[in-house]
Amino acid sequence: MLLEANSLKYAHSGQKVMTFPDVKLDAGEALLILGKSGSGKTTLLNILAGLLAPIQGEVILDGVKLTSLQGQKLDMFRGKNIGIVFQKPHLVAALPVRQNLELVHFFSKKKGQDIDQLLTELGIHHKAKSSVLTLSEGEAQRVSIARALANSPKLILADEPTSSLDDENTENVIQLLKVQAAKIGAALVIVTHDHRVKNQVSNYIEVKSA
Ligand SMILES: Nc1ncnc2c1ncn2[C@@H]1O[C@H](COP(=O)(O)OP(=O)(O)OP(=O)(O)O)[C@@H](O)[C@H]1O
Repeated sequence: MLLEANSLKYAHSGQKVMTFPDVKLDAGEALLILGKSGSGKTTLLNILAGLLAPIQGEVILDGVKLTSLQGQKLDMFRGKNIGIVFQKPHLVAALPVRQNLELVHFFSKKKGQDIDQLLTELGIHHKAKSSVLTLSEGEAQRVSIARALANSPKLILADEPTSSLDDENTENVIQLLKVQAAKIGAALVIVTHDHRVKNQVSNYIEVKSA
């Protein structure tokens, strides 16, 4: 098992305790996190990313107990092993596409994937030298996927990656994530309430507010 999350609970300050379903994923597998607005999907994704520490339970990625790591060790582990695609691309506006990806190699201190090949596979190599400010939403989202994959992570986390995309781009983006996850042997977790995504990934868990 590449990714395991067991008995997770979390409470935002002043809020009630949320209880999450367990997660078990093998390399190359994809999972959707479904649930109503406010049920805790993003909170669960942030726990899997080690960005929030649960009050109970554990997350194990590739044999390492993420929930026992702290500070710099946790940051280094995340930089090497986890790629995150946010709802909005959050690219570095001052840098062109290529340098946005080179930053990942720099910070993860890992060779990772070949940037030219990655940009080609995602169909945006012709934009390598472009300012990220000139990209369409679909292109910017593909760059943010390339960035999440650049360090060849073991775990790819995506939070509503298709919410601002049209049908064609939605299908492409999910397909790209699935193909890339399978290629690098990563586990893929996607938070969504986009019904279009449910047609492409059958494996899911549902987060319910108590
Ligand atoms: N930083 C925070 N401080 C306090 N409460 C928070 C914080 N972040 C989220 N919450 C609350 O925790 C609950 C779960 O939020 P979360 O963002 O995980 O839900 P979600 O299922 O991802 O929602 P959506 O589908 O609307 O994005 C909500 O009630 C939200 O208001």
